[in-house]
Amino acid sequence: MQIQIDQVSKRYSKKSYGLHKVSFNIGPGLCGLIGRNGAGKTTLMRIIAGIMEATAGTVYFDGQTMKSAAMQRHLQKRIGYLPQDFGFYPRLTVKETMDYIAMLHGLSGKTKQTRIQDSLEKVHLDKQADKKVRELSGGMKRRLGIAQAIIHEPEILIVDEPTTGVDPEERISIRNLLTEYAGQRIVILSTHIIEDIAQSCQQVAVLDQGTLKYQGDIGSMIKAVSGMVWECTLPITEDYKSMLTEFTLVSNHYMGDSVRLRLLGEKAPKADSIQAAPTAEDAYIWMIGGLAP
Ligand SMILES: Nc1ncnc2c1ncn2[C@@H]1O[C@H](COP(=O)(O)OP(=O)(O)OP(=O)(O)O)[C@@H](O)[C@H]1O
Repeated sequence: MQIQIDQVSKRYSKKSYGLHKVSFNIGPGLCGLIGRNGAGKTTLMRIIAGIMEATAGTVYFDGQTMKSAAMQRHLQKRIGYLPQDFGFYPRLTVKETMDYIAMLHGLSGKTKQTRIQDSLEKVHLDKQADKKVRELSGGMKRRLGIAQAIIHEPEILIVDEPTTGVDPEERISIRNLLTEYAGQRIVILSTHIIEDIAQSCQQVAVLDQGTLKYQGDIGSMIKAVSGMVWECTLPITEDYKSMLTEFTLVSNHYMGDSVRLRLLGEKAPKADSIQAAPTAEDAYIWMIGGLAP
């Protein structure tokens, strides 16, 4: 399966674009969408999932589109979607929740039982099957959200910010189960956390204010800032803010009476600056034109 996003725009009002002429292809594996709040990640995921219509442009699934209702139904059967704010019924148990979702997918009998069991095992929630949803931790609820999204074994899984607000161990666990699910399927996840992308995604798309800033593999993204990452130390009495007209700040670590800066720029910020090995975070900050003030 290949997804081709072709010149997709979403206009919410005369002045506001959620997305503006976004084009790129997504192949099998894990694809990370990254960008700050309001970048357009949710808008793009909803359009791919067929929940929202683009104002202009087309999404192709192996050359097919959702333009007709019949084709939309056909393609949506191959897509699983977990929105950011999935509403569960707190009084249902994990198994009852899955049972309900399975019925919505038209599953019944032995197939239904097998799919529920398989999905819960994949997200490591099979031991919690009889627990009420309200008794689950935030991370467990995310995993239940993924389980409901994969119950019909979709070829494309779309998950909106699955790792936000969960502890580091749970984040890694969620990342790993998405990687396992991907295999030859397409998994698209959105995140604010560059580490999640760097550690698990073969493909990355950086969105900013509705436009695509980068699309490709993480290694090439990092290479794009090679030779542009600098570290230098200044006394805290020196105001480094004036340097930020020419350089992009990645981090500032205060250590006693000095501050260690990590900056991005074409040339060394100071004579004694040291060139540093670029990271995914450096590349991301460069691509979105620096951190918000
Ligand atoms: N229903 C809507 N009506 C009007 N504007 C909207 C609507 N939904 C989104 N927007 C605007 O479109 C832009 C993109 O929003 P979107 O939710 O896709 O971004 P996002 O990258 O998912 O953000 P976040 O990380 O905060 O979830 C934002 O400026 C947002 O305010």
